Amino acid sequence: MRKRIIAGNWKMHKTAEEAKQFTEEVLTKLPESEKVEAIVCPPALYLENLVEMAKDSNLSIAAQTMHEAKEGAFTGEVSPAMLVSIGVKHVVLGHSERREYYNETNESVNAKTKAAFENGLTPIVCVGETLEERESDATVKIVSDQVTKAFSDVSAENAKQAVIAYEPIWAIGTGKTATAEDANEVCGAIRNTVENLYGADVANAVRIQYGGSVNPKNIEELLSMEHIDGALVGGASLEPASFLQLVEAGANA
Ligand SMILES: O=C(CO)COP(=O)(O)O
Repeated sequence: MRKRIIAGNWKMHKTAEEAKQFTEEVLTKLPESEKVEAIVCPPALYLENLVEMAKDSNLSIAAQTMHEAKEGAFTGEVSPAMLVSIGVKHVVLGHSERREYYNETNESVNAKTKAAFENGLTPIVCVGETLEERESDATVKIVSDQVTKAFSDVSAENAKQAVIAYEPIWAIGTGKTATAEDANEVCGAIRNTVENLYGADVANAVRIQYGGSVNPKNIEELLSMEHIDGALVGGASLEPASFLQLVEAGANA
């Protein structure tokens, strides 16, 4: 049984004080369960503080993005080694907002995925189709292609540790969730792609999250699906109570 993984992607939300209050509250109420991994992805500015607050707890703190280079003249960027140096263990890569607004491509997501593994970071690799692509029945092709390219030259040993987040772009922040069946179908196609690339052993180990308007009301149904191992959550992860409900659902799924 794959361990469930619930990650809250705050995107560009919260002041330092709000981030601290959220984390304090979540740490006092987080369920102690071996069945679920709980992750918060704050803005980079708060990573170090939150890692410190969450040490010795079962809450992990992840970065929302990173540059693939070790170091260099990349104003505004953060490197994998920098994340590792403050105790970060996971990084979200290739989020559709990064692809749309910051020119990330399948090629750069591949470079970042490889850099994450080289530095001992677990990548949460995001894939997903636009509404237009869904309406033209291209979803499985687009998503399989994104996965195949992201994992190009990644070893099976590393791929086994990866997390893949399926986030249909039309469902992000819109209140429109894919039906649990549709989400499961695409997550199943992603697992198939991983199987074609690496074999059944890796495909059975890889954890696949669904993301896109996940909330405490729809999480249980999503997690009841065969290929959905967790959720990557934006809006509904911003309040401690709602984030905790999502983690509880993961613990009880
Ligand atoms: O993009 C997302 C998480 O990375 C999803 O955002 P929402 O949960 O706000 O739709």
